[in-house]
Amino acid sequence: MRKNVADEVSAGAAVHLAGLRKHYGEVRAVDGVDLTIAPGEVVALLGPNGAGKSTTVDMLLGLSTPDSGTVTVFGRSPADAVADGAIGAMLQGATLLDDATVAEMIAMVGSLHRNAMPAGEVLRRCGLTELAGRRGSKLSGGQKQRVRFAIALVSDPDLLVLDEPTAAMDVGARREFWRSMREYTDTGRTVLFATHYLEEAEEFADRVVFLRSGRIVADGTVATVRALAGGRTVRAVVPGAGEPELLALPGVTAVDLRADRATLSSDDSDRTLRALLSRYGHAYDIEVAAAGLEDAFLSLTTETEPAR
Ligand SMILES: Nc1ncnc2c1ncn2[C@@H]1O[C@H](COP(=O)(O)OP(=O)(O)OP(=O)(O)O)[C@@H](O)[C@H]1O
Repeated sequence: MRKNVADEVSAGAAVHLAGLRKHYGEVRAVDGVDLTIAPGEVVALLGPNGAGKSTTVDMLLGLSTPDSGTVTVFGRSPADAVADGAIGAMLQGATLLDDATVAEMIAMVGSLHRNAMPAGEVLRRCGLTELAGRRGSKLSGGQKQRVRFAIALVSDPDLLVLDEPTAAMDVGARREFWRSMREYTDTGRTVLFATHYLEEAEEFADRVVFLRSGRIVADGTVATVRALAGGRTVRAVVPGAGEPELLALPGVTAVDLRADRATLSSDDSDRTLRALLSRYGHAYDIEVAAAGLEDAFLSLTTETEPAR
């Protein structure tokens, strides 16, 4: 009975990881990850360096074998899902051909798939039409990323897996990249992307999953995870104030003081603000904000290591 329920969950899911583990000697790169992603979800995988993001992605794509646990993608093994073009992947530093043009590379990958998108359509979606005749060796780092994205899209996959897709892109290229991604996800496709840019997760993901030391430490909507950081931030310019006095204000849990600009973390921003104004009536440029994903990230990643 229980097995049937588990089978149903994994069959209906886009991605189902159960009890996933991968150790390298003493290093527990992935240490018991359970994760189910529904079709159509856009999920950001966050975590500090070495948290196990790439190792998880590699197992999801069938590029490495778990020590224990299972991976299914649309109810199939990763190898089967990749073989029939259901998964498109964009990996960090994946090699491109120096001597082939962008159009040739797209055509080559397209020839491997039964239902490949027309090359012209892929080039358009990825903003590569102008670069179609450019050879691999002549592309900038950001342009190479766009070609990797195009290669991931060629099979018109149901699931896109992206490992730090916008690394090496400038601000304009990142914006353009996410525009193309929206075009893809608007059609109900599933995306899992690992990133270090919290604002990308905040803006783009339906759900964020935080990994630390090979384990999931938070999983939910951006709003839920942000709330884990709790509290609010009170910012103000407070001429003449010192750090110890600010820290002594009611509700304040941390102070960052640069020149006269103070950033106060507070678990009771109303009391903090009242006390701040009564003590420093000359304070100005005052702002109160909910803690952001970045605060959640910091508090989740700087807590003491989990006991093993
Ligand atoms: N092939 C390997 N051999 C030995 N250790 C490895 C190997 N691959 C990864 N590791 C270790 O496993 C841990 C997880 O690495 P992983 O690359 O999955 O982290 P990550 O979250 O992707 O990090 P980053 O944000 O830096 O890309 C790290 O401690 C890493 O050094």
